[in-house]
Amino acid sequence: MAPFQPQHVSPSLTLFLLVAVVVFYGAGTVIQRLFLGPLARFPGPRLAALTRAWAFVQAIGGRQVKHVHELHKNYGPIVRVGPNDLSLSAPEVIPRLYSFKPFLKDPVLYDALNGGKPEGHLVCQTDPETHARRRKHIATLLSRSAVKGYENENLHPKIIKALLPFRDGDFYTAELTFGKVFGCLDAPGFSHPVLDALAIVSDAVPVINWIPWLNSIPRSLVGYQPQMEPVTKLEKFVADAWAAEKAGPEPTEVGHTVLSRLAFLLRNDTPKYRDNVALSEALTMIVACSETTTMAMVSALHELSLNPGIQARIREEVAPLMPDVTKFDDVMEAAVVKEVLRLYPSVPGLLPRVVGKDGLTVRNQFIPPGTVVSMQAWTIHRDIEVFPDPNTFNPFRWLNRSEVELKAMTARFLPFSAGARSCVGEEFAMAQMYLFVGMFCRFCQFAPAPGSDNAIEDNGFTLNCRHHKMLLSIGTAPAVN
Ligand code: HEM
Repeated sequence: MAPFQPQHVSPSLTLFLLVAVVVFYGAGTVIQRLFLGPLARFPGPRLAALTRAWAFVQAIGGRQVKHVHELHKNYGPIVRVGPNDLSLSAPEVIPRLYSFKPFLKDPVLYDALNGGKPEGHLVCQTDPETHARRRKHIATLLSRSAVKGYENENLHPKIIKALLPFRDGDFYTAELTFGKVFGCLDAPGFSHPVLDALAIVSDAVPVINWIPWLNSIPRSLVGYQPQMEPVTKLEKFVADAWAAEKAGPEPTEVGHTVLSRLAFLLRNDTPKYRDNVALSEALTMIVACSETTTMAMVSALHELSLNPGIQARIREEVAPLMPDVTKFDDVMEAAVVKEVLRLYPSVPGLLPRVVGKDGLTVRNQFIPPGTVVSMQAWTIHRDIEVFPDPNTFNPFRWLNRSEVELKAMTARFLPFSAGARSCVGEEFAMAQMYLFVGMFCRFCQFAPAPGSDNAIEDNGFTLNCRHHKMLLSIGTAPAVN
């Protein structure tokens, strides 16, 4: 037999074959996604079924959550929002998805948010054991009484100053994490790298969700270092604080900052692992705590500015209780905070989870293993069955309700998600809001001022109002006897 002789293939034939393969593969993918795949029978926009770029375009335009909500109104409780993604709005699924034995977080989003680092921080950690161990240590720092100590006479003018341009990032979280503050509140014109860093991180979420590997490219290899400078400065602040922590006395179990707790928890791990976890956990703490609580506080001010009667009632009720936020559960302010979180949940959007090997049945429809499913608080909070007139701010809906009614409302109240992966900062966040709203109403009376647009956007994950403005006319509140 003659030996194999390589044949000459002309460049044009090579090009033709390449194009043919791409066209063939593309056409196959389109047919699979639209007609043959297991999710083809679920309703939703055609473009969403074809490509994740659909979600990216929605999120970058600041309207993904509201759009998905509209889709549920049109299509019902199961909507296809990506090639492998479904959004669910059937409330009976909540315990199965998030509470009893939670489905694992979708690695596409959470690994990307984590920068591809295997250690993972609390929000993105996918190993249940590591997650539970670390959460236990951090959770003890975040009780409601932890906030109590922060009330002081000088704080309220500072908070007012900080809230007006919709920025936070300072007053409790840095103290809690590092034992010292960034100084954002004192920066002239609020021009501070930490605030810029938080804005960059928030804007990056849709991009990273769409192109997950972008976040694992070292910053030095790509040409966007100058734009990322605030983030680099924030990272340096965290690194310096961690270096100081390590140089200090031997860590003990009762450390009073997140960093000191981590130093104790990770004392037997390798230095590299210890450093990576501490740095990413501390950064996460700042990011997870900032936009969320700020958004809720801004929303509370907006609604209260339209309701002077409720402001006055809060003023009367909280004056004798201040600053003990552990006593606030039964007063009007608690109903206001709940209603604000119902109407404007700071994390309103899809919290993607992967369906396990047994699949998931929702309203007699089988969802196959490996599908990414999520529920958005924005939609669950607008369930007309239990929240009539759902788009209206009505704190009274939380007061004087029967046990059965309250149970139904609470079951559909998910601002902090639910179960083992719910917000570890829930108590802390509630206490901050009680303290802030209580102090604001106690010292100020306020009304809307002309020029506000009061609009909010979402990045597919969190709400924000950075690109908008709320103007208030603020006066001194009458004294309460
Ligand atoms: C109004 C304020 C807040 C809201 C609405 C909120 C909401 C949420 C939600 C919905 C989750 C689940 C995210 C997911 O499943 O991917 C979460 C997780 C988390 N939040 Fe919050 N959060 C708030 C404030 C805070 C604060 C103040 C802190 C820190 C002090 C914090 C730290 C965290 C952390 C570390 C996680 C991950 C928990 C875990 O997986 O075990 N959050 N938050």
